[in-house]
Order: sequence, then C-alpha cells, then structure tokens
Amino acid sequence: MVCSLPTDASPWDSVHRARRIVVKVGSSLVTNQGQGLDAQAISEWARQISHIVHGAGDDRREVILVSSGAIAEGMKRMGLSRRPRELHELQAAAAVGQMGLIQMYESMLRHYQLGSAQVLLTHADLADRERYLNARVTLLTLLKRGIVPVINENDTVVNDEIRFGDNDTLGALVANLVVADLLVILTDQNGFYTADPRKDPQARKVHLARAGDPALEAMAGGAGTNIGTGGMLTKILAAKRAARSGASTIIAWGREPDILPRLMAGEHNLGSLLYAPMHKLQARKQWIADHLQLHGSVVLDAGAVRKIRDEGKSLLPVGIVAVKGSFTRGEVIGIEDESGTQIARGLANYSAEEARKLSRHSSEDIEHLLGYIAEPEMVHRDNLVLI
Ligand SMILES: Nc1ncnc2c1ncn2[C@@H]1O[C@H](COP(=O)(O)OP(=O)(O)O)[C@@H](O)[C@H]1O
Ligand SMILES: N[C@@H](CCC(=O)OP(=O)(O)O)C(=O)O
Repeated sequence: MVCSLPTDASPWDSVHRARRIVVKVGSSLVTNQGQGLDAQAISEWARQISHIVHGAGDDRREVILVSSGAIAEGMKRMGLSRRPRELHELQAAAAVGQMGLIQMYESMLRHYQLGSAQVLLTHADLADRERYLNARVTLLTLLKRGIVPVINENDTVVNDEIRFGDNDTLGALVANLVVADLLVILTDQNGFYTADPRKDPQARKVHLARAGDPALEAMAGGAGTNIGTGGMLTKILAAKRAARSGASTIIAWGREPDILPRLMAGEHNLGSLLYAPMHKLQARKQWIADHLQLHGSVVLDAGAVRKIRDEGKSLLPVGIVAVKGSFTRGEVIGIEDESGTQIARGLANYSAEEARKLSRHSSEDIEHLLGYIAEPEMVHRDNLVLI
C-alpha cells in the first residue's frame, strides 16, 4: 500500500530505539482460543520480557504488560460454552478468570527473575486528572524498581457506558499514561492485512503504514472468533490513539518465536508497523495543549526559570515564589517568571492551596508541611511543556 514516510531514518529504527514498551496480549492467544490459560505461551512471553528487561546498557527496556483473557478463562472455569450477553455475567466471569490469569503471570515472571504487580484500571480512572496522575506515578514507581505491571480493565466496577470494552484501547491509553515509545499488540494473526485473512484468501499483509491513515480503518474487520472482542478495528484505532502521544504500534503474531527480542534487536518487517508521525515530545506538548485549559499559575524565581528553560529539569516547590488562582492536583497550570511572562505549562502534582504551603520549601519538607508526599516535584518534566 502507499504510505508517506517520516523524513528522518526508517520508522523501523524507532522500534529498535524504543526504551519503554507497552505489550498487549489478546484473549485468543492467552487462552489458546478459549481452551484455557496457555501456560507454555505465557511462560514464553515471560522469558522474552525478562530478556529485554534484563538487557545490558542500552539494550535494557521497561515493559508494561496489558493482558486480556480474564473473561475467556472465567468462562472456562465456570463451565460456560458461550460468551454471556449480560454484563453482570461477563463481570463475574472476569473476576473468576482474573485470579488464574494473574497467578500464572506472577509465577512465570518470577521464574524468570521478574517481580510483577497487578493493576486494574477503568476508563473513569484515566479520565479523572487526579487518578490519571496517581496511576501514572504508581506505574513509574514499579518500572523504576524493575517490576512488570500486568494491567487489565477492572471489569467488576464498569458498565457499558464507561467500559474501555477492549484492551487495545486500554493499551493505547496506558502508552499515553507512561509516555511509552512503542505499543506492541500481540494477536493471533501475523499482522494487519488488507482484509480479514480468515475471510479473504487474497488478503496481503501491510508491512508499514502511518498510524491514523484513514485507509486502514476500511481494511479492518471485527474479531474472527468469539474469544477476542475488538478484532482489527480496535487495534487500528488504538494505534491512532497511541500515535497522538508519539508512540508507534506493532501488530504481530504472539507465537512468532522470540518476537519481542527480535523486534528490539531491530529486525524489520516482523508483523505490521503503524508508525507515529509525530515525535514523542512534540506529541506530548500537543496533548497538553489540546486537552487542558489553564486553571491557575505559579511564579518562579530566576534560578528555577533557568532550571526549567535551559536545563530541562522538573519544577520543584523550592523555586515557587507565588501561586495564582485555584487549581487541584492534575490540572494544567501556567508557569511564569517574576515579570509575569509565561514560560511553560504543565500538570500540577499539588493543588493551589498545597502549593502555597510548599512554595520556597525543599521537597524534603513536603511530608512535614502536608502530612503526605504525592511526588517530590510540583510539575514533573514529562508533564511540562515550554512555551
Ligand atoms: N484486516 C485484518 N487483518 C488481520 N486480522 C483481521 C483483519 N480484520 C479482522 N481481523 C480479525 O481480527 C482477529 C484478531 O482480533 P481479536 O480476535 O479481537 O484478537 P485479540 O484477542 O488478539 O485482541 C483476527 O483473528 C482476524 O480474524
Ligand atoms: N478485560 C477483558 C478484556 C477483553 C478484551 O479486550 O479482549 P481482547 O479483544 O482479546 O483483547 C478480559 O480480560 O477478558
């Protein structure tokens, strides 16, 4: 197919350069088309993840796993041969299946010297700015400690209106949350095809395309079996969403031998690459600019202005001399120099009231001043854009 390439190096190089990766595994793979948890496949992904997380120097990666399969596994454990239609039945199946799913990931990852953590998220969690920051800091703390977060939707507490509905979307939102470089969607097909290969024998694999290219949506069909939920359309839309935060997406076959290490080693044409046309920093800037309006601002002394503008550092409370307006944790604030010129914008880790108490104080005093510590920074660098 025709596709426009970015002007710098091959988009495949960005896969090799990726350091923080969200890997999403679909239900059909995890449960071997609904037959039950596939211990061998899960062990194989654990081994591959361990290989890339434990790499030396520049070969070291951070991995966040988003795994489906709770409903499919729960159905098997409850003796249900057909996917229930009622939401409460699906929720019950998910609660049953999640036990087995997480138990297996925990033991397989541990076997390969990796700690793991269960994280269950809902749409509402990521739409709420404060919870967004809370989820973000928890995931980043786990990554810093070399622990692999294993994420699924918190099916127990969601209804139709607030469901992600498919974990492809959840994978893309997590990629935005942790500012990942790459989203790898492992599925039961070799990649994305010009039509559903189960239905069209003429379908050809798309090796490379721009994420968000509208032509892709027309080629994507629904799920080919009753195990997976979204089919290719949700994967294509997830790639489009991930690209808005600068992450490219690979759609690949989860049973391809050594798929993750081979992708990281720079092997081209494994699966389909849907590349993000915008660089991560530019995309993050756009995201902050698009999504959020200013709720107040903080004024910095000259030293703090230098740290932020010239040295690329986070904003610490010690550099704040005044706080204007009213805002809560997670809202966007302006960052001004003492003449009132706005130099940056970012997501506040503390409310205006708290920021007033923290201003001119070292981060070490936060606990004493507030009684708790959210984060040592007032605005983390990842959530800050210069103007
Ligand atoms: N253009 C396409 N290319 C590849 N697969 C497609 C396409 N359109 C629809 N599909 C179907 O999507 C299925 C994968 O989606 P799904 O079953 O939801 O997987 P998962 O459980 O991995 O999320 C494939 O098995 C295939 O039948
Ligand atoms: N939370 C659900 C996710 C279902 C889902 O998105 O499935 P899939 O289309 O296979 O990724 C589960 O674990 O069954």
